[in-house]
Amino acid sequence: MFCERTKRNCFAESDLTFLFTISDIISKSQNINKDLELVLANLCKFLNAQYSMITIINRNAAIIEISAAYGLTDEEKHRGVYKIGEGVIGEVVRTKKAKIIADVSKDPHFLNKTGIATDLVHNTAFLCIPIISEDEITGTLSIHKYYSRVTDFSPELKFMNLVGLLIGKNVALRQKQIEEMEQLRAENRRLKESPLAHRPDNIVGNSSLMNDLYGMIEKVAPINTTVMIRGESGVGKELIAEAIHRASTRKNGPFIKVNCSALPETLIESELFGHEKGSFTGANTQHAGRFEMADGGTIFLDEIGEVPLSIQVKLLRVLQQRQFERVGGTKTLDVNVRVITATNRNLEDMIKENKFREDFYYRINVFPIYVPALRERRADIPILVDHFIDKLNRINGTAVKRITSGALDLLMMYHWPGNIRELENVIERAMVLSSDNVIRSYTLPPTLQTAASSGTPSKGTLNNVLEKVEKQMILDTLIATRGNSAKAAQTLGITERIMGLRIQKYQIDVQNYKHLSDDDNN
Ligand SMILES: Nc1ncnc2c1ncn2[C@@H]1O[C@H](COP(=O)(O)OP(=O)(O)OP(=O)(O)O)[C@@H](O)[C@H]1O
Repeated sequence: MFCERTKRNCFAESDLTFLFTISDIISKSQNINKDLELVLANLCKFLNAQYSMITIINRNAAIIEISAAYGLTDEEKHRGVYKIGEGVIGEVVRTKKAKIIADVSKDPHFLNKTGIATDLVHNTAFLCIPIISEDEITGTLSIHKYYSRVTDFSPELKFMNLVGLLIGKNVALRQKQIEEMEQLRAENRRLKESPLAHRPDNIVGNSSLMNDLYGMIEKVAPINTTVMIRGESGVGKELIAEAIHRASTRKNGPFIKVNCSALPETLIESELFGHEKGSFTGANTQHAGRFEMADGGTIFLDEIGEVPLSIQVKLLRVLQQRQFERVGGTKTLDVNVRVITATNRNLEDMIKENKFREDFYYRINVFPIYVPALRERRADIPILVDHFIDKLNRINGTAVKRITSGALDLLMMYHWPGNIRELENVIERAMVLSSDNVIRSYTLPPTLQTAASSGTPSKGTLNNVLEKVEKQMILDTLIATRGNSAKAAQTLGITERIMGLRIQKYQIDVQNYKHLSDDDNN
């Protein structure tokens, strides 16, 4: 507005409040795109405009895309893709000059690619300015504004230019983020499509999903990329991290694991980065953190979803600059580590709930690897069972030889909520219960022997379920003793009389089991 006192145009209080709000959003920005959308919402409100958007030039594809918008649906946003020089936005990018279309319905340059203008009445103006950062154009800022009388849009343009200056750096950062993600996606596609791959010797499984995984490990291990391993609890994420380390050029360096959920918030910083003597009560000596220990090797940050926001900022810096300071220290330490993270949490949802930083997420999600749940690769169960029998025989000094096919069927049908860790426990328990060095159905936990095992709720009463288990155990034992009911009763720890009653109750024909060969004995 024109100021009588100074005889020049100056800002009104509301203008300054608006500019202050924008610079406040920008300076505190944690989630670039969300904050740019907040800027657009404020801009629309301030200029009394209906829509606004920020486009960003995708330099890999030489196209301009809508990155943030106010008033547009996701579909409308997706439609907003322009070539350099195409339409008003393309023209602004090409010439680096602002453009005003006074009435979009009358101007052939206005392409209406998003489709939003279809419901606009006459007298809708479109104002678009270039966003420039460090002398380079990164995109555009534009608004749609209805008006009732022909007006001069220079005040609007002036404020848009100011906002453009304020957000320039953030838009450039967003541009880098988008391009980085795109390159990684392309890299990921390339890696996935190429043929594979040797099975790392610490991992068991031949299913096609696991073979895909081995291929990813083989491809990503030699390059120093940050890897994020995702998957349910107990699927073997730690083994994958180790396999990546072992197949990398850092294999002779340390592999340091940090379970982020096991550390209380107060300790996690000093655990990761170390502390100087006297930096807090109880810090009696200088202490090297896990990052220092991992120098020249790999650090595996398990349960990364549990890391508090304050520590995420610090980890972000290490990821970006490979530098940090010990707690209570001033000296900056350089570290040469490869970072591998793992989580079973939905980090994308956590970002929406502001529990996880988006910029940190981008840094750690450079190369995501998904480890399939056991129920998605049941074909691996037999080979895993053999692996665990061998391993546990060695550890416990037992001599279990095999598993019956009946028992294996039960294992194959179960839905394995605890994945491979649960399978290992089930096998260990069955080995302890086995009286003849064979794992049989009745040595498996009752949960595997009911309808619940397949993930469907068990129907019927407790008695029904118990009867089914009892019958199965009697059948298994009769098979094992080749129809010798006295021996079967002894194995099960019941009297011959009770055995007789049960055989009657379940209408079991013992004769069927008298002529079984060893192979049938399952
Ligand atoms: N493919 C596999 N071959 C052999 N053993 C496996 C395999 N996958 C997992 N295991 C074993 O299962 C157990 C659980 O694996 P691990 O601790 O790596 O799972 P995780 O996904 O990291 O679990 P959490 O999310 O709970 O930390 C370990 O004892 C591991 O050795």
